[in-house]
Amino acid sequence: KVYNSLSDLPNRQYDFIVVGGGTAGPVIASRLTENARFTVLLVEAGPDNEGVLAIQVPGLQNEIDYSKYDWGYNSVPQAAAGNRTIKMARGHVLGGSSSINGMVYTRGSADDYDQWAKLTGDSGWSWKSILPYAKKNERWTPPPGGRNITGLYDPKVHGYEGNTRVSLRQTPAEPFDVKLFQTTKDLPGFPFSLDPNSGHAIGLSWNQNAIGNGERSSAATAYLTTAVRARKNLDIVLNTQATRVLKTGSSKNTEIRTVELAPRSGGTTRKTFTASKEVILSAGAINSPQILMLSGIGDRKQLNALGIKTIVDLPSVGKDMPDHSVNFVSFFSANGTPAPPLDRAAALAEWTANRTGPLTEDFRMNTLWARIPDNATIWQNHTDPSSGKNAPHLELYFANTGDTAGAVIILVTPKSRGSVSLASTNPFDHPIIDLGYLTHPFDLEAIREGARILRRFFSGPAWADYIVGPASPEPSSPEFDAAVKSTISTTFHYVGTTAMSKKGAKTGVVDPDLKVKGVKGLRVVDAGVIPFIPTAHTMAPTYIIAERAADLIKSAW
Ligand SMILES: Cc1cc2nc3c(=O)[nH]c(=O)nc-3n(C[C@H](O)[C@H](O)[C@H](O)COP(=O)(O)OP(=O)(O)OC[C@H]3O[C@@H](n4cnc5c(N)ncnc54)[C@H](O)[C@@H]3O)c2cc1C
Repeated sequence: KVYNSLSDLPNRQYDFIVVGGGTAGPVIASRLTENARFTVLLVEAGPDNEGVLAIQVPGLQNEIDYSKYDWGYNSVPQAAAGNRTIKMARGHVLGGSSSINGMVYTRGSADDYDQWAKLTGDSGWSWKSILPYAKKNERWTPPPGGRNITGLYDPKVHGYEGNTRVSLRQTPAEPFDVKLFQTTKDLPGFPFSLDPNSGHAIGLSWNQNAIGNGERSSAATAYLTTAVRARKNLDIVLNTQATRVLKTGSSKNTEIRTVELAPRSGGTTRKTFTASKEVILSAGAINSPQILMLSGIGDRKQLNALGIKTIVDLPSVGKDMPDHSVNFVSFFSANGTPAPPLDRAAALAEWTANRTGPLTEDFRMNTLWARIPDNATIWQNHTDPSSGKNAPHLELYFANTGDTAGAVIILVTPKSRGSVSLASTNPFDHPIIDLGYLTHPFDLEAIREGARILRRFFSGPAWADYIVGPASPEPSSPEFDAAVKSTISTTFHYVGTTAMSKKGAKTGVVDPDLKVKGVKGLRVVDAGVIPFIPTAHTMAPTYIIAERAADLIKSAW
């Protein structure tokens, strides 16, 4: 049953309490309640996703940006990026960030997961082992409108019976796309990649999105279906914030199975619930470490400074947070004709009647996943941060408005790291979030390399009649660096703040089975546990983690 407020939730005993009904949380809640023996409470700070049109319609994504369905965070001023604060977004609604994100569905490279297995000492996180979980998450779905997609993806690598609907866009190749793919034939070094989700993404491919039958497929729509919401052994409480987790009983072991809850609207009301088996934190890479620190699990020095009693001294909580930055410094003037503005009313009428038309997709169409060449000068100064030769360094996302064309540069192997820490002991205060952009010199050099790759790409014969000349500064110029610093922004791929590490390791926050180190009864299952940022947008990796975690939890009980 779904309760809209903490005051409506009856006092019941649950086997599991899952904090955060975002991307990972609904996977855990729905998989555990497949077993009728288990009772689960799912706690979500935000409201319901149902009935919110802009969450349902893929093409209306920009109407939910920075709305009440977002936590509204800002980074601290970024010293290496012109002292700008950067607007961040985190889903604050059932389905979490999967309800408000860009829907790009990418697993990452096989090498990335093999790196996770190496870092955690658990071969269960290797590409070979996670592939069944990737398929378990996915329900490949043909695009609306009957587009022929033969040869645009590899049917062998997909899942067909999972929950998250994944599809290619309905619009067939436009003249700009034809030129992109012609360039893979004209120029060496730019291969065609049949499927970005094969584990070997390098090359130019068609983007796949978490969209099915013209609608956004979020964790809420895919895992908390009407049938799942109606399960007798699942309660969902909305508009309710977990403020802390608390020690349970007086055993000598540090056992934590109690959650303190408050109405999201604030105030001093608190209620506690104790799970008979486990508490699972799935509040995301910003809020799970916040809850841990408020509870006394974190860096003792930082906790002392705020007068919080340390229960477990885990200095890695909230530290070493990478993100994929996005950079708008690689555009060209073009001699195409800008498309007329979208007729929103007509498009919405078509979507409402048939679930077809421009609102069934967002603007992202094709991506070049690229490695920086082995002979580039950057390697004279820096070691290679990628997980292996199958992994790209850069994601170059094409965009074309007619009078400008180019690609945004997303650095998928950053060396800079940020952090999350507490501003105060008040759970309703925003944490201090430092994205750490450009604090490692590799990142700016790698972004320059991305711009050089794009200049080579757009020098191909397919562009002779289209590209007029550069509209962004030359990549080796001071103007280029200044443009990066004044426009660098986020793709919202925060990970690593509650990272997995080997059992017994001094660094890291959770063991490879996602149990918090030194604690009984408490796991973290969300993007924060990622020990090495994948060369992917982070939703599909989060689903993969959650699907495996659900099996780990089931097999423990
Ligand atoms: C605007 C945006 C665009 C993005 N675009 C893409 C994309 O196109 N493709 C892609 O792969 N990835 C994208 N991402 C990233 C991806 O969505 C996230 O990495 C992933 O969804 C994170 O999942 P999660 O379960 O860790 O956290 P979330 O999905 O953020 O879930 C955390 C949940 O916990 C709730 N919560 C937090 N604190 C508390 C508390 N104290 N008590 C109770 N509940 C709490 C939150 O409200 C939220 O619902 C995007 C993210 C954003 C924000």
